[in-house]
Amino acid sequence: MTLELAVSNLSIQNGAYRLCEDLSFSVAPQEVVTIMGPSGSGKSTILSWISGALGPDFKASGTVSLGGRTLTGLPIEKRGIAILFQDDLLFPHMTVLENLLFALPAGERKARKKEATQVLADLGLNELKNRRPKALSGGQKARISLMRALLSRPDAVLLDEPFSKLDKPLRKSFRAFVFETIRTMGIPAILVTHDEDDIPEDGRLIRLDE
Ligand SMILES: Nc1ncnc2c1ncn2[C@@H]1O[C@H](COP(=O)(O)OP(=O)(O)OP(=O)(O)O)[C@@H](O)[C@H]1O
Repeated sequence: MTLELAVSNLSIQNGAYRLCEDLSFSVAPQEVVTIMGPSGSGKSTILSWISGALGPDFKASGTVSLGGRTLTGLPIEKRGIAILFQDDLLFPHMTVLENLLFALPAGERKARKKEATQVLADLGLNELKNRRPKALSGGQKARISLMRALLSRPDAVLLDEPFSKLDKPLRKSFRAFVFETIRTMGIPAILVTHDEDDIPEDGRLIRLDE
């Protein structure tokens, strides 16, 4: 099942400060649309609104739908969207593998353990599987958080600066891995970044002004 993500007429106000006005765009299955803009221009806030996690300090209007199903007003857990925040945290008391398995519905954890282990092997992180998050580098945590979000098999994924903690060579290979995973899963994705190198080839870009 492949679903298009559509945002229409989105306006967000933070007190007297307008973050975006009448923003409309759609993201096709397998597509990664990039949002760029100065710090504080509202990129993370837009992702929060789409996922259903926008706090009460903001006033927002607009519609979001996934595969024609209107999501506006639905709670975060009913939207089928995975969001990876910039400072996403792994559970400190669980090992890396346990963190990955926790993303899965309780009934699927045993059967999909092999898949989670394979994900770690694909990332070249197999030797970390029994470590706790405090024994990982920032870049290792970032990669594991992202794979945890994708393992839950969402219908769409929102990524807030997922590559910012990686050095240049690692960033390049992990970026390619993530884009390939999104293509294979056939889901729409939105990527927030400050780095133009992160924009996928032929990818669409939305630029926010301050
Ligand atoms: N929880 C909150 N309550 C009130 N205001 C907030 C909250 N979170 C962010 N803001 C404000 O909303 C505006 C947009 O913030 P946001 O984090 O969306 O920007 P951004 O474009 O993602 O920035 P950056 O590139 O620095 O991550 C900023 O002015 C910020 O100070």
